[in-house]
Amino acid sequence: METIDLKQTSDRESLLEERRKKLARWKLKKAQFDAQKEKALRNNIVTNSLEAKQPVEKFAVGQEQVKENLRKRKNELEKLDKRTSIKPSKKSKRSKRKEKISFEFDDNDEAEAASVFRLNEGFQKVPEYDDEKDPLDVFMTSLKTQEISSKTTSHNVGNILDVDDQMVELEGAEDENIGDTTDNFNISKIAKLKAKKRVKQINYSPEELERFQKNFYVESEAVSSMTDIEVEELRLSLDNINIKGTGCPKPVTKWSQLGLSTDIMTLITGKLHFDSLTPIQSQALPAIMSGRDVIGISKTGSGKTISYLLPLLRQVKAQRSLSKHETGPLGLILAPTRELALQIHEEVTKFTGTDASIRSVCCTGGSEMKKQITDLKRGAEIVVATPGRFIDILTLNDGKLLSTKRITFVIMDEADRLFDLGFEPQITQIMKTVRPDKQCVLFSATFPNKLRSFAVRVLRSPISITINSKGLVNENVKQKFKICHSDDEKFENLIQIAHGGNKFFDEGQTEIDGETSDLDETDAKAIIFVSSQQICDLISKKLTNAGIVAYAIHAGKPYQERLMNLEKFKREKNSILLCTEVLSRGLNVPEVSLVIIYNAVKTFAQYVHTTGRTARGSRSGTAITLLLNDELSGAYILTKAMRDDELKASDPLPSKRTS
Ligand SMILES: Nc1ncnc2c1ncn2[C@@H]1O[C@H](COP(=O)(O)OP(=O)(O)OP(=O)(O)O)[C@@H](O)[C@H]1O
Repeated sequence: METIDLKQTSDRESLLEERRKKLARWKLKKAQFDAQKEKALRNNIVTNSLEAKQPVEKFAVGQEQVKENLRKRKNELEKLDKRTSIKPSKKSKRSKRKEKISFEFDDNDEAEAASVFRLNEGFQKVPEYDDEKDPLDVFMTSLKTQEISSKTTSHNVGNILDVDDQMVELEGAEDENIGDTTDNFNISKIAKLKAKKRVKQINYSPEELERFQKNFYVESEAVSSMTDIEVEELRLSLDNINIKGTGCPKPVTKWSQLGLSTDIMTLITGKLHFDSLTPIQSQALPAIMSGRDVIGISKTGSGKTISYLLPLLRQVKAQRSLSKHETGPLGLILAPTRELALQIHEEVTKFTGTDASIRSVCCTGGSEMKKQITDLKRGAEIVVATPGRFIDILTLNDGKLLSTKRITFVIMDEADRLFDLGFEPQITQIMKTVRPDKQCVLFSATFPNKLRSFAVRVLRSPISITINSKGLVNENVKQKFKICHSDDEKFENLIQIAHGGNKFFDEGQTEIDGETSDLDETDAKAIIFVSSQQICDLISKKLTNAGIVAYAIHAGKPYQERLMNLEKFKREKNSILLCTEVLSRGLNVPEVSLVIIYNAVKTFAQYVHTTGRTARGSRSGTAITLLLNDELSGAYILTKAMRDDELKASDPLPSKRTS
């Protein structure tokens, strides 16, 4: 009996011992989990608080404060790590991956994160974000604050890149516009996936940086002699040019005041017949040519491309040629979509076609990667690229295919769109590989908050140039709308417009003057914008059934088909393009005289860009919105965008009816 009792006791003991061990293992795991979760939460708080939730405050705090906060956070985490004193157990790659997934935040985590943030003394308590403030104003004011507070600190790129590391982790999470359309959604998803590719950061030491010239601008006598009052008057007459930042050169009014080469002058005035400069060109060209970083905000179709292209070509020409072993580029132009990148590349080729010393390569997603690689290997002074493809190329062959060491000029075109599509992480990574003293310019039709936080990290003492900030819709675009009471009525109206008629406007409402005759006489193309791929396919079918040919493009179609349809649309007279909003920016087909917005756009910026596909250069055009009764946000955007006389002449908008 005794033996049995002893055996039972020892069994119980070993069972208890086993349980104790299990409990200890579980506790260890739990502590480890909590510590990592805490760490992840804190990271999230830092990035969110800096970047997404309270963008205005980030600037009030300034770079120094940000760095201080990060230091504090690091210390806190170190303390926390010591407290929990857990040695990371050896885990397989697979289990590590699993753990990472399990740390993803749910709604409760967000609330928890917010409360931790409130308790965290490391961060300043800051006022609520003021939606009424112009982000550009806030940005430029914040620069002044920084200038004062950072007299002792130079623009330390290394530290800024530390902050960038956090931003990369954020992976575009702050983008409120993502998902507006199926196309946008797909692109942003791809952008997020591609953001996982990492390029190696390059830390340039001052000694290894080859000197290069940025300032090429010599003010002509006529410009120098202008008094301050004359400059002010000129800026007012040039669509109310608004300048922020110090040391902006005076605007120019003639191409000859820019010191351009004879070849370029012949091309601009003799071949392209650009008799005068557009307002953005008048001000941005001297500013960029004098080596300054510039933010250019100007409506669509206002000639922004030339505003950065001419200074870029000047800078590239002045540099040492690429050696046999160097691939280049010297200048990098980033654009949000393939179509825009191709278009910019075409424009570059226009200006460099006969000049063998400047080769340019367009790198966008699609099937032609092999050719792009071959072209890059031969050397290219200018690369026009979409951010995702550029990262692909930078990471190829362990980063040996293309070197960024000689990039001295970076341009971000359609910057608002780049950010809408969630490309911030890629651009941030690309910037880490480029020398800190590069010249950097950013062009956009709008300047949303998310762009501001990026601009403050990347641009150095920029000049911001805003053209006609009050009315961003091109004044050559006649804006109209039609209230429809059902989808069928909407489609019926679309058919009537597509047939070139203007009967769809009831008596007493605005007429579409001249649309019919325009369509018959010359090449007057039309673009129909819809909000998703599905609607695009549906309307395409319905139009075909109604005997109307419309070339359809959306991100779900194969690249070759998109390209072919775009080509046909460009080539054929009076053709119609049916597309999703993904093409609403940057597409430059000068013959487009009519834009039909079939599904109400979601944001003002989107409206500005979409209507901007017509009235290119000095032409005029019409934008018609077909609005359903319940599309109130679309109606609100129209009240913001349309000029008073256009609004008075039109049908009352739904919002007004309900009030
Ligand atoms: N000074 C000028 N005079 C007349 N036409 C011009 C001038 N500058 C550019 N253009 C033409 O105007 C059109 C629009 O120019 P561009 O594409 O540069 O505009 P953008 O502001 O970049 O538009 P988006 O924002 O839509 O990309 C082009 O066809 C271009 O060739």
